[in-house]
Amino acid sequence: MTNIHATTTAAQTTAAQTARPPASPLHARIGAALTGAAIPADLLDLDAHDPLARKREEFTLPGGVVYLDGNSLGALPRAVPERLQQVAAQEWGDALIRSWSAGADRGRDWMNLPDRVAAKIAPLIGALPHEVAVTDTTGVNTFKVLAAALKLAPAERRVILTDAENFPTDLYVAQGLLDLLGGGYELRRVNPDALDGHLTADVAALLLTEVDYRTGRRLDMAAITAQARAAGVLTVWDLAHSAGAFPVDLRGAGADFAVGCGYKFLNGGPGAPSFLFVSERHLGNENAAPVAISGWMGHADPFEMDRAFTPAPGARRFVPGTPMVLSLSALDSALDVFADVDLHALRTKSLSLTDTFIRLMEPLCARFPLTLVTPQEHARRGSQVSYRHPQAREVMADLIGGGVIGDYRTPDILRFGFTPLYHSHADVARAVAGVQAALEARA
Ligand SMILES: Cc1ncc(COP(=O)(O)O)c(C=O)c1O
Ligand SMILES: Nc1ccccc1C(=O)C[C@H](N)C(=O)O
Repeated sequence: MTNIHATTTAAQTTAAQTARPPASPLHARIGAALTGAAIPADLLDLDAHDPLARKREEFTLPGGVVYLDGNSLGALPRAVPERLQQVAAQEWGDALIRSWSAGADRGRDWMNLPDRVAAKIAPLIGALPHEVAVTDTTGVNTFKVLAAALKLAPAERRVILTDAENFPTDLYVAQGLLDLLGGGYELRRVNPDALDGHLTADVAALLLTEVDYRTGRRLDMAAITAQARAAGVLTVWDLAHSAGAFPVDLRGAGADFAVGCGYKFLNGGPGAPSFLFVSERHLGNENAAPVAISGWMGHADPFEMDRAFTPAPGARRFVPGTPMVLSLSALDSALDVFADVDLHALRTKSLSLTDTFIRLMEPLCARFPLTLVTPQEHARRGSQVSYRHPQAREVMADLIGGGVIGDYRTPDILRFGFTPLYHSHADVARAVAGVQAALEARA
């Protein structure tokens, strides 16, 4: 009896895991367009000469799907599940608390895990390893670096200047911090494409997101940072849609602070810790960036249990508490995918993918109420392409049901993110075939 019961349960579980909801006729039609799409010869040729094509094997992706949402949640790198299994079973299960220090000689101790992950992110964003900390969420890190910037700025500078349409967290966190500080502080929201005249003597910090999450518009970080520095304004860059998508050069630009997500183009998994960057200029002995949330894990010697806070050298001082070992381990493993990647080749391919998508979508823009909102100019584009459509929400739901997984963003944006590490030009053609089927069905 027990055996039969166990067998039945296992079989049911397997069936439940593999069964997909029955496809609606519309979803089936989109899915068939996607899988049956004819791939133009020029795209096959681009794929045949793609120096990054081999990276696709390093990811696990479901069949019958073109996944265009790596700018919200990056795909799963193949090596991650085994690493998580090992951390849970051996480092946690067997070694227990010894894992905080055990394996330090092999670079496997938990205490220094945040610093090892920081060292892997540093080259992706043009930073030195000790200028990067990996901890908390992007919003919390934004709070910490904004607080530091406000304290570093002269007392008469009490304005945070930001993009009027910045990502909500950036706006909420900045406003929350200023409310806490009280009188005289102000969040000033402007158009980041027209900063002239706004970098006034009362501005302490400029908070900008390099690539807009809806339109994919990329700002000129080097030019804006130079302009801000000349005006005595500290810069805080949100690299959520930049890090891992193309080379970022924070040091080259002279940026003061930056933050970004671990779960988007860095593929660290849902809830992966975020990173923050503090320029070396603000980590010295004098005029160092103050640490608003100064916990014991950011102390120079945590187990000294000192009553006064002595900051750890480098950006590690911004790691306030116990490292999130499971999620840091996933991110650590995921970042190995970048070890042999030429970031300029990554950018070249990203632009080729987005150029191809824009070109193949052109006939659909002529037939349907679709409007491209992503800049065509390469320098002004991140690694996504977005369109306005009056029924964007419904169209994206259809597309996701049919296997073209992009994203809808309020009020009317269809967003398609491209990850050069796992997309081919053939994927672009398949996605466009799916979009065509969805729009034709709705017309
Ligand atoms: C530009 C931008 N900034 C901040 C965030 C928020 O990140 P977190 O949820 O880690 O605070 C996101 C996405 O969630 C984002 O797209
Ligand atoms: N963390 C998430 C959890 C659930 C759903 C989306 C997200 C995102 O990150 C959204 C992202 N900021 C975006 O621009 O699409």
